[in-house]
Amino acid sequence: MASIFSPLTKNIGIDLGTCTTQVYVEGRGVVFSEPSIVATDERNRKLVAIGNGAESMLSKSPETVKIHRPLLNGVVADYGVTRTMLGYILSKCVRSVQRLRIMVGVPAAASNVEKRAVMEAVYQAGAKEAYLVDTAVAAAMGVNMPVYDPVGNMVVNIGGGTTNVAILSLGGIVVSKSIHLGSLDFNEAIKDYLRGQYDIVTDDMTIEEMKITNGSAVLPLEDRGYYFTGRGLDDGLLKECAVQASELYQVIGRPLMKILDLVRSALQETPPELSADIMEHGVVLTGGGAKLKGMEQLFSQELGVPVVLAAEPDLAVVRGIGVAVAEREKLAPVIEGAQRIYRRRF
Ligand SMILES: Nc1ncnc2c1ncn2[C@@H]1O[C@H](COP(=O)(O)OP(=O)(O)OP(=O)(O)O)[C@@H](O)[C@H]1O
Repeated sequence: MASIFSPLTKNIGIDLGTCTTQVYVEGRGVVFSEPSIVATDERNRKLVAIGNGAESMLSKSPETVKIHRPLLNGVVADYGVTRTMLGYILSKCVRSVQRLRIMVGVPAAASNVEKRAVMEAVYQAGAKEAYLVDTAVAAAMGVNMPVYDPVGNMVVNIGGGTTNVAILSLGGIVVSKSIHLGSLDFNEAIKDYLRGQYDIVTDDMTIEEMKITNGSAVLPLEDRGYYFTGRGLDDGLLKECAVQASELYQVIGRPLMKILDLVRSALQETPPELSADIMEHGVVLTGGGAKLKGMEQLFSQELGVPVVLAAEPDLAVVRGIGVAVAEREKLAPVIEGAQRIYRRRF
């Protein structure tokens, strides 16, 4: 039998996100990026669809179909469904699940129990070796920050359910923080506002589109309206409504301030000589949530440092995990500095 350490072992990086699951296969790049959603048939518990297929069933599926979102705040909320989802995704991404070395990103705030659940799901899906890496460290690697240089590098990853911040220098982690709050909390804030202000409810897809097309982290220059149809809370009838960009800015601002507080607290804990580097080189924003209009400008205004939005911010973490798993020996100090590595020895 071939050794699991044989050169044939395939390196895989997985970003098991609250909203999106992404897979990076060494030599091929990002081969999978679909919603972390699973549909099952309630009568026989069989899998109906995963990813895009399951998302297209949202609010249109018969009662016998149950929709699952197995990840919450960047960690496993439903172990069985996560394991099924991972197994299915891996079978789509690689020809054989033999000899897989898999690394997964986890938020700094994940508990040991939560980390163990990820590890077990990865092993059950077929991995022979499994590793965990801090999501923010992966984000920094995914945007090619010079993490080994004697300079302070700061990255902020805003996902759907979590925000991760890290300051790295000389191949180690100086500060790493995360909060169970991300871009999905902007959607929740918008939903609450529409209920309270306009007595109206609408579906998740509409709220998401409203946030992306008309939401903003800074006061918009042009106060455009977003027109949508919802159901009145008082009479249950469908009605038209419009919400202004300036209203969405106010509503999103509340959860956004908590994210800024986390970043400020990370900066406050940073030694002065590294803070000076960050003042000079700036902060890199990654994650799908960082794509909200005006995010760079808000961070720059509030923190008083240069801020750059990464190219393809939502791919930074999975690409970084791909780098970390391939170069795990060289990068061991960074990975170990971030999290304990769980490794099953055979
Ligand atoms: N153009 C955009 N403007 C605003 N928000 C966006 C945009 N594109 C994506 N998003 C938001 O990004 C979030 C998903 O980001 P990402 O894929 O990085 O999260 P995730 O990895 O699934 O979550 P987590 O890291 O918290 O587990 C969603 O909430 C989505 O609404």
